[in-house]
Amino acid sequence: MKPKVIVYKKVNQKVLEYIKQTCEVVYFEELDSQNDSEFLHELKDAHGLFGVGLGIDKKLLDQAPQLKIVSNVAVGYDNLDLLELSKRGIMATNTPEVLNETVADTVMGLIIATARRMPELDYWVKNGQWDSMLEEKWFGVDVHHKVLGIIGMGGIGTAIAKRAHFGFNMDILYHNRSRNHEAEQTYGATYCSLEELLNQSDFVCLMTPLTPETEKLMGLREFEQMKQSAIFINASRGKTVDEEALIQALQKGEILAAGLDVFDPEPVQKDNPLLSMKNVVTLPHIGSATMETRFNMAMLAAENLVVGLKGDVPPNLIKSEVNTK
Ligand SMILES: NC(=O)c1ccc[n+]([C@@H]2O[C@H](COP(=O)([O-])OP(=O)(O)OC[C@H]3O[C@@H](n4cnc5c(N)ncnc54)[C@H](O)[C@@H]3O)[C@@H](O)[C@H]2O)c1
Ligand SMILES: O=C(O)[C@H](O)CO
Repeated sequence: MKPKVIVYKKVNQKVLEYIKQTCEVVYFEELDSQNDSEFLHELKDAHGLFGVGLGIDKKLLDQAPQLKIVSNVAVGYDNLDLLELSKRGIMATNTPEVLNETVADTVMGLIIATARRMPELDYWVKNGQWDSMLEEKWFGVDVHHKVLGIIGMGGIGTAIAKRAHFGFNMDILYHNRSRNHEAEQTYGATYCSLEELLNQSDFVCLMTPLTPETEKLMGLREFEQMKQSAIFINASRGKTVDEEALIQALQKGEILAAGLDVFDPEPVQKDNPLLSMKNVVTLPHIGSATMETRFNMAMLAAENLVVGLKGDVPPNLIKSEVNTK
């Protein structure tokens, strides 16, 4: 008998067909209040879960006594209670590396858009306000030859460092759980304390996973330690930043601007003060959102799922000690 899998995200047909070769699939394009009870009913004899964003915790796992594997279609897995999963012998997998280059492109885009005030000026042009020579008050700041501080020099951080070093001649500082030799030797990055990084960087880019240790890693004190001329970029998770502190830092002019791909909560609340600040560039969590990369992530997640359900070790099994490397 084929194992039963619940796919709870809209997924490319090829990926779905691949999963169907070895599994019986119950497919929800997305989960909402309308199909919640149907989902819970299907969970009772499901062997695999395939999707993104859903909080997999004790309450949910209590409803899934047959579960063998959770295949998260994302590299970040802060939505998974790893302790509960491991207590029950349930495997969890993610999709590292296949998205590094695309997320790094998004981050460089945010850096440039924020520094050169592109969304603000785009609005200005389209609104018919371009009727004379550009005045100095609209000028941005340079990106090239500046200092970029990367907090979290993992797969994505290293891909950002590559772009910043070769494409923009930037000096790179980084803070990480451990030294990253590729970043140091190939992209000239210098390891330093968080405080040094914040004091010296023109751009501070946050790229750590969300863990108990990184929650609100950027708070009042950290923003105060940044240069007044510096730009803050976050493409990790909304909760790694104390949003109130960020809002205050921007209002008080403690930092120049911010470029944000992630918020807490998501979707961002419509009355979030960040949305009315001209020096804040916002994106709707699009780090990996290209056709090619989302396909590659889904296919990798499908491989993880199928291998795990066969009883083998999936290529991207999450080990609970990963977050402490
Ligand atoms: N915006 C998006 O669409 C998007 C896309 C992909 C990933 N992400 C986020 O980015 C995160 C990083 O992804 P990755 O693939 O580079 O992961 P990774 O595991 O390769 O790298 C994370 C790095 O952060 C470091 N780190 C962990 N805790 C730290 C701490 N307290 N201080 C300093 N460094 C710390 C680790 O040492 C590691 O090198 C993901 O967990 C996810 O939350 C967001
Ligand atoms: O962690 C990830 O892979 C991205 O945030 C997409 O959800």
